[in-house]
Amino acid sequence: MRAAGPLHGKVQIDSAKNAVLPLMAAALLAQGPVILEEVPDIRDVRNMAQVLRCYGATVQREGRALRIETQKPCSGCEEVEKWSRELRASFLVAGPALARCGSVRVSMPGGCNIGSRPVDLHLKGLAELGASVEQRHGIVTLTAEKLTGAEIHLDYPSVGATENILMAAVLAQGQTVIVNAATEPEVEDLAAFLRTMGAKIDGLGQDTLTITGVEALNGVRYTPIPDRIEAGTLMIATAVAGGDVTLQRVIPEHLSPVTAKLQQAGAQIDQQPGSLRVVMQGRPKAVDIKAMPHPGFPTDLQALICAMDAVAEGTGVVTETVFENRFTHLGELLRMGAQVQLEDRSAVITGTWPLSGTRVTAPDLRGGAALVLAGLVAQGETVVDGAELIDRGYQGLELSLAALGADIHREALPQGTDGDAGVIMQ
Ligand SMILES: CC(=O)N[C@H]1[C@@H](OP(=O)(O)OP(=O)(O)OC[C@H]2O[C@@H](n3ccc(=O)[nH]c3=O)[C@H](O)[C@@H]2O)O[C@H](CO)[C@@H](O)[C@@H]1O
Ligand SMILES: C=C(OP(=O)(O)O)C(=O)O
Repeated sequence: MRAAGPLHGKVQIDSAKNAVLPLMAAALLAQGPVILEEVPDIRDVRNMAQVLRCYGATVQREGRALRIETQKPCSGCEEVEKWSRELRASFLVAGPALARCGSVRVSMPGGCNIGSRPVDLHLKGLAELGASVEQRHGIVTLTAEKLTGAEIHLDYPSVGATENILMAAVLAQGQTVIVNAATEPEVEDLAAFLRTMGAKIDGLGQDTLTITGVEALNGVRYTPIPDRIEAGTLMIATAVAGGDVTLQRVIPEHLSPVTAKLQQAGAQIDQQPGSLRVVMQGRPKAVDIKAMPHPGFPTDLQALICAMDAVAEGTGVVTETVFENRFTHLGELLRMGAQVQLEDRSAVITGTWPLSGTRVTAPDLRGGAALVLAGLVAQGETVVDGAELIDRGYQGLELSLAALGADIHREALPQGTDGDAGVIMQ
């Protein structure tokens, strides 16, 4: 990539991948059709649609909306393993399909390779609601004649475990209390969505959720929250490349940890209801961050901050506390000339200007996006291979950046080729 100078313009942010995917799973609970608005056409949504089809749902795209209907839910199909390997959120069908069918077969999930990512907290919570659990050959079978409310203490505020237990509890008999629940905005959005379907949930956005089971839930039309990680990525891109970028359809409060760090880095940030403007002149100053559960700095933006610190003035310390193996992007940044030392769960990064463009490989979704950001200001051409991993979570990241003035395009694959797509910046 040849540095193309500052970014300028406006971008409309999509609905959040990590809100849409649990909402798709929750649609299995509804007696009628569910319509989700402003859903990005990303790989994870397509793969999740395939997973839902294995449980008897029909899933259709209608423009920017997704229509899901499950008249006759079923407990899983042969193909589920293949689709589940593609994404973590596939495991979120466990709670709702169990609640609706009384038994479910789910495959151990895939998703970003950023740690061991067990599902013990999901299974422990579902067992406490009365499910019997059997795990064999990568398939988990859950059975419960009836689910009964319980008080569940999570050892860790896991996003996915909170979501799975919540989706089972809404149809369980009696009251469920989830203590030490995750408080991420996407969990709150799921609870809000379930409420519009007729669920009884108290404590939205708090670390104790109280659920009173109901007999049945309705279909609804719903617009998921905007994607704070897509917005954060473009905010950090502006801090890296400089410029003046306005993000529309955002919830600025969801971005406050990012805003605070980018202000430290030298960006001027103007928040309006529903929009956010980032103005940046010159090179960013390095910042320290510690990725942790909400309301801490989001782990999904940790790699992007590594890219910013790699080109910043000074030295920043980036600490990851959520996933034990979420630093594989550092090896690729090193190939571009970054100065990085990894000490246990912290990366000490001293800014280098300019980085040097070369061929690198996206190690995972956000790690891939981080390499794109580094490529925006690296000298010469940067090619990011494995861009299909970036497509899991962004609908055309390169198109958004190109619209803002970056010199970036997607390498066309030879016809009929089914391999890695590269994103080229020159
Ligand atoms: C589809 C989706 O929404 N993905 C998000 C979700 O992932 P995900 O739901 O997988 O994240 P969790 O909050 O569950 O995981 C956090 C930590 O808890 C551990 N853990 C989790 C469950 C369990 O049963 N046992 C266990 O030990 C994990 O290994 C990890 O170290 O939240 C993460 C943390 O904000 C984000 O990075 C992901 O983008
Ligand atoms: C880690 C992520 O996704 P997943 O949990 O689906 O792997 C992510 O969105 O950054």
